[in-house]
Amino acid sequence: MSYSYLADSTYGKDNVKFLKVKKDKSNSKLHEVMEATVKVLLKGDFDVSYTEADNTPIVPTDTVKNTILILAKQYDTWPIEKFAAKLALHFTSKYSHVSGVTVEIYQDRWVKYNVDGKESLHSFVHQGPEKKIVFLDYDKKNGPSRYFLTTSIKDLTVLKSTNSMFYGYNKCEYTTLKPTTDRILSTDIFARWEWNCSKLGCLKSIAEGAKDSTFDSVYTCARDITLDIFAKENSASVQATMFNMATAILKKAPEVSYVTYELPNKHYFLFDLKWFKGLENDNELFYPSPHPNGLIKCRVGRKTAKL
Ligand SMILES: O=c1[nH]c(=O)c2[nH]c(=O)[nH]c2[nH]1
Repeated sequence: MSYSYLADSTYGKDNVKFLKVKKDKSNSKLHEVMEATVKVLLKGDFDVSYTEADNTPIVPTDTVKNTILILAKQYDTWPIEKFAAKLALHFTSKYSHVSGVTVEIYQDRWVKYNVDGKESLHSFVHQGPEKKIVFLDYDKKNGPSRYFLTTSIKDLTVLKSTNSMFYGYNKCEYTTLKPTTDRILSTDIFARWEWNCSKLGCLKSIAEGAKDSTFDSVYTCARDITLDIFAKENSASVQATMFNMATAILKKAPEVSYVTYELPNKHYFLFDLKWFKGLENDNELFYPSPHPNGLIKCRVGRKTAKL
């Protein structure tokens, strides 16, 4: 009798990076670029490689890496939701013993800038840590119409210097926080939307580009809504603001079933300068407090109409 059993396993390649240049058909100097980091993990009939030291079923992670790069060269990688679908279908159809796959793609934000009042053909500014992320979990036994697909915006750092409040919260003997109707609000936006696969259609049609414009427009709309509400609302709390953002995205994007926000509340504390000749500090000089930070998460769904 052996002592242990394999409860679960998955393997593949992480941190596969590429920069792809897309050249316009009519102007070879008119480019788009995509810098991406890809993770592909396989599931399937690999147990003997763990339990019997039998490598026969292993598709080497090196092969996984080569495949990602070859498919990135041969196929359109825009938008990354489509490329994730292409990769998932490839690995699950090429190898009969691969039962499922998870694909995660991080895309950097390279944005063209203006030169002499016109958008450059092929020069870009990197927008810092902000990423677009796609996650796809596909199990072959469910068929290509059932999958779990999310798109996220991560590490979009924002700050507003007024029109944020926080008062009326629970008070007890541990409470020292003072209520405020005017504070700094800053966070690193992490917004994720879960696609409704029955509305979006099967992975094959996604891989063929049938939903490219939906992916692009929902991404732009989610980013715009997030920034717009952040700027315009007199925020009652991070909780209330993130719920409003999620609701606005659900209203605009019928193909989305849930929206999740995970937002650190990055604190900026007002310096008390009264010790210096009674100097008033009217929300002008703050201390950026690196830690601790608040962390507030919510997942928002759509109420279904009662018949
Ligand atoms: O928007 C906020 N939500 C909180 O839950 C919280 N807690 C806190 O101390 N400050 C804040 N701000």
